[in-house]
Amino acid sequence: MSTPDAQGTQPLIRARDLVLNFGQTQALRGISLDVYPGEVLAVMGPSGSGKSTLLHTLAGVLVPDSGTVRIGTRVLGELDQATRDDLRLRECGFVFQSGQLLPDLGALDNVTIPLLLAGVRRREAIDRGRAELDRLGVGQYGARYPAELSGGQAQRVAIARALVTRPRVLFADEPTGALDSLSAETTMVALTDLARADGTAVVLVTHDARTAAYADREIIVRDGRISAGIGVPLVDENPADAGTTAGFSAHPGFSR
Ligand SMILES: Nc1ncnc2c1ncn2[C@@H]1O[C@H](COP(=O)(O)OP(=O)(O)OP(=O)(O)O)[C@@H](O)[C@H]1O
Repeated sequence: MSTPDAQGTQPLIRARDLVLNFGQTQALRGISLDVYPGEVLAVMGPSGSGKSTLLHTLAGVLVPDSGTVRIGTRVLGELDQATRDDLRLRECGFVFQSGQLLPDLGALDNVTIPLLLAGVRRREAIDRGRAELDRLGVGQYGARYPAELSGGQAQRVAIARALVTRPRVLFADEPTGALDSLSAETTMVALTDLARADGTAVVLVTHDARTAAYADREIIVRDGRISAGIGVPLVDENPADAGTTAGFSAHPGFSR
């Protein structure tokens, strides 16, 4: 059963009872959550608590030992590897801490790659790539190589590359981890404004409370479980349908 929100919208990501072990290490111990279109969910928690494992499981990069992930109407566990890879290419964008731009290509060429991989013709890919760089405020740097960009500029190029295909879901792992606080702020404003405008669901792993403050909701992961959440309830309160739920309260520090 899916769980529409108050406006009747269905979740874009729907995870239930995710369990994943690396040998003896229980990285995920039963995590359930929903993320809605245009919503930004921050995942926080101590080092080693399972945040990146959760992100990779939601993205279908890791396959859980049990539990399900649904993106839109598709259950990842029911897809073969090639179909899962294709879904990831077409419907998911990724932003990492740093260094993910291809160093031998200019900024614009970096942004056009996902379009070309998706079969978009070169001329159109270039036009769309330029427009996306403009949208991120880095249109003037299209010809520069990554090494010629500041950390914040490079990260906005990386976000342009992640959003240029208009993914339904954006996964961001410490996207501000290598940035000074001003660049981090600019980056988060761009990322969250554009994701909301596009109706993209965002899962954002971060250690930084200031970065998490740009999210609509936060969860804290500890020892592979959701130990706390801030915002609206994560899943249906129906116990037959819900996995780990936590006590939720209004966000105390959300001040934008
Ligand atoms: N490929 C792997 N093989 C074995 N154990 C792993 C692997 N990846 C993660 N783990 C373990 O799973 C647990 C969760 O790791 P994960 O990387 O998800 O944590 P995290 O919360 O993202 O940590 P950090 O904040 O330090 O990045 C840790 O105990 C980690 O050592």
